[in-house]
Amino acid sequence: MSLSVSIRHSFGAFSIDVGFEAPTGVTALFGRSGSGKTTVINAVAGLLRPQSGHVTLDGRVLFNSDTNAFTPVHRRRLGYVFQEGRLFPHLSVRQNLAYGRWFAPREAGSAGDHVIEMLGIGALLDRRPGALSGGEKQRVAIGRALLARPKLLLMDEPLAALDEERKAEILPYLERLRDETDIPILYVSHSMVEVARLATTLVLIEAGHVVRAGPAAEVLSDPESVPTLGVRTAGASLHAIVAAQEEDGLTRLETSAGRLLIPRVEAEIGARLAIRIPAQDVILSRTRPEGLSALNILPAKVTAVRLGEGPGAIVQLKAGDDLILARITRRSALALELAPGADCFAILKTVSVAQTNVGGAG
Ligand SMILES: Nc1ncnc2c1ncn2[C@@H]1O[C@H](COP(=O)(O)OP(=O)(O)OP(=O)(O)O)[C@@H](O)[C@H]1O
Repeated sequence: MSLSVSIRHSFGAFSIDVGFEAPTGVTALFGRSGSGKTTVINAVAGLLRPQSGHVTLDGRVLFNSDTNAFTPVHRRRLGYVFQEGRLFPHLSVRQNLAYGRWFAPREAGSAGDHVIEMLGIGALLDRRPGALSGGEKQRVAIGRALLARPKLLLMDEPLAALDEERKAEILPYLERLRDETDIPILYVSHSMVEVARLATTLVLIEAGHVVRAGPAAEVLSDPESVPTLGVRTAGASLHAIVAAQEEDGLTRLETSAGRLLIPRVEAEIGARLAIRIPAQDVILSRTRPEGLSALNILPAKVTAVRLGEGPGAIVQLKAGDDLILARITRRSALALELAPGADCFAILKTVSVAQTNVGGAG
């Protein structure tokens, strides 16, 4: 299953011209406020008819300006999850879910039990939305969308209204949704933590144009993506395997570049993880540093250097089999003679788990 989008549209001074492919998995649309993300979602949903282009889902033409084809919203078979759940307050969770099922085609059969189990909402069925936490409401809203058996799920900032604790509670359910269904998910978010954790494909949008699109790991480790991602949020990930739970509360990981120690992660020995390394939390040294408090030092080789307009520089490094980014000053990049091919050591100040169960193992 996949979604293909190519649209052009103008609203007065703002014009959008974007094209991308969203395969099965989570395709995150990431860009500044006003860059056009919601406009894309609206065009896919059928809430906006673009002036030209096409939208094709799984070979089915939803919109094509050349042939004047335009499938109305209610016939597109899409699930939509908004920032706030928009559940019916006077109906129980069970009745809200039944409302979703009402839109499913008759031949769809019942997927209800699986959806309820996957989202962990079985114990909530008799409650009304008023008696649910924000995270529980969003899980029910996702369940309601799924029960209509959509061909595509549109999620526009679905976690933005939740506090950090609720976000952390709901992310594993979104990961299950990504891993256990073959419905493509188009996901709009401002949060790099969410994007790093959920996205399999990443589309970076700036002022109505796609500046970079492709597999999330590739886009996140590309120095050219940094201006759009923002220097504070840019960062790549490393693949790791849980090697041991240490007695002092740390978890030991093995990566293809070497060992890492991180605050305890509740995961089995042998579980596969992706570890997020923010670019601004990487320090580079040409020699192996000694007497440092930092626990995580990996040997790496410079693969690219991007000198920005200001005093900063972004260095892309190959650490084992993965690419990571470091944000340092232009002055240090020149002083250390960091050029492609140079060997160095990456000192990682912070390391956090971005994805669990990477590659289906664990
Ligand atoms: N119906 C409309 N009429 C006129 N201008 C519009 C309309 N819809 C969107 N725009 C303009 O198009 C631009 C892109 O808006 P859009 O909502 O797609 O951005 P966004 O990336 O989703 O932003 P945010 O992250 O703030 O939601 C904005 O400048 C907005 O004002």
